Amino acid sequence: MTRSIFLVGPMGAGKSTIGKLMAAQLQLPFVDTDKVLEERTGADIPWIFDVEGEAGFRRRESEILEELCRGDSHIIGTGGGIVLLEENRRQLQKYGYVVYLQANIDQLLERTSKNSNRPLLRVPNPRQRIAEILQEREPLYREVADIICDTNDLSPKQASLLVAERLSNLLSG
Ligand SMILES: Nc1ncnc2c1ncn2[C@@H]1O[C@H](COP(=O)(O)OP(=O)(O)OP(=O)(O)O)[C@@H](O)[C@H]1O
Ligand SMILES: O=C(O)C1=C[C@@H](O)[C@@H](O)[C@H](O)C1
Ligand SMILES: [Mg+2]
Repeated sequence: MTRSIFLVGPMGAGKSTIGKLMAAQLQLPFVDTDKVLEERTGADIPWIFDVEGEAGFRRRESEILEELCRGDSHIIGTGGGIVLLEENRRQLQKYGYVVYLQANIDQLLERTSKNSNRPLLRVPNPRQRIAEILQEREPLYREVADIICDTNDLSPKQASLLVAERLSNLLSG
């Protein structure tokens, strides 16, 4: 079994965008846990949060992660909160190489302000919310990461190239 490559990081880090670019570059299939979840439920993420709460969303997310871990090797864009559950962290580490995409609060705010499909940021002060999320999750992203990539000054294509290069170094060394 070849391991998958998991992209983790907060909302707006670029997991979906960079994941697709990396998949094209490395000629591997791409899958996004948020997309799978939406396709399976026929509902968008805010709707799932409304109906089942964050806990319901996390349960579904975990099930999808478990299935993907048992499947073929993919580039996998994860949901920003996938690291919150310990069982998910164990799966990520066991079944893949994990890339933590980092960006600062200003970048995350700007990148997430373009659409409103992130229920956790539907608050009066999204900047503060992002800061709280980073404080809680930063150690968890670090805990699972094989590679940490700062994307602040990189375009998505530059980030994709850099991550692929660093993965290649990791695998050869
Ligand atoms: N390195 C980058 N430089 C500039 N813009 C970026 C970069 N990475 C992503 N973006 C832009 O930021 C927005 C959010 O990116 P994306 O959806 O890939 O984030 P995500 O990590 O998948 O977030 P989520 O956890 O909410 O799914 C997109 O409009 C994307 O084009
Ligand atoms: O950071 C998070 O908790 C989330 C990130 C998105 O990818 C989605 O999974 C959802 O909006 C929750
Ligand atoms: Mg995404």
